[in-house]
Amino acid sequence: MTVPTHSLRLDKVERFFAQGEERLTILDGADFEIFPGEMVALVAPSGAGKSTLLHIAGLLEKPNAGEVYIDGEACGSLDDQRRTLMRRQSIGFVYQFHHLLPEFSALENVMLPQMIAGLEHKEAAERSRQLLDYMRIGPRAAHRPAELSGGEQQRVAIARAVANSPHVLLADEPTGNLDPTTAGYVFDALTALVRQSGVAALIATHNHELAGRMDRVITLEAGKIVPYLIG
Ligand SMILES: Nc1ncnc2c1ncn2[C@@H]1O[C@H](COP(=O)(O)OP(=O)(O)OP(=O)(O)O)[C@@H](O)[C@H]1O
Repeated sequence: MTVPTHSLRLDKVERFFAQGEERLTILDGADFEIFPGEMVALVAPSGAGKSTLLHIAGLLEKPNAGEVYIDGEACGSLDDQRRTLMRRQSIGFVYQFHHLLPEFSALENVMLPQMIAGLEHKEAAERSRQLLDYMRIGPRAAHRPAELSGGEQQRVAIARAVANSPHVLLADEPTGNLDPTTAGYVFDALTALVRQSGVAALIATHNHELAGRMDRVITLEAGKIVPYLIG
């Protein structure tokens, strides 16, 4: 029998912080898995631990206990170099604020992670152009972030996040600072990319309307992952 590999799986993840003599537990046995091409919304009140969960899933932070599996590979025992490599090759991040490099053009911002990963300039430029076209901002490729609207900047950030064809896409309020119309079309572009690339996507959002359009909605309750019903 073949054991299916899951693009992203968290197994009994615990995260706590010392608070004086007390222990502040944020994640208390958080378990879930997201399959290739699946889009999962994470909806939870402020302070529930969404960013902590995304940081752990993205190998930016280590859990106190439990394991993160990317494509079936346990990440807890990876040394720092392998962790960094795994993060660069397999995980894409989109944040609420785009974090584009201001001195570079849209095209260069999308090219950079590919060049860091070792791609030739020509190939990186070609792929970046295709991604920007796909996000419908091809004509703005030469513009710097300050010359783009918020929605355009966020579409560049999404193109950059998927530039290295990650298997896991993590987004923290990707449409949080956009007006509803812009949020809608940025979300549509994100959805199209997830469907087309087969990436496993976990998207933290306070926007119930957008959450309802994803395949599944989960929440954090007392540090555990539970299904969430919109409505
Ligand atoms: N390094 C830390 N030391 C102590 N407490 C921390 C640390 N990092 C996070 N916390 C606490 O963990 C809790 C969860 O934080 P987190 O940022 O994950 O929440 P969140 O759900 O993303 O919130 P928001 O929606 O407001 O961004 C908060 O109470 C926060 O203060």
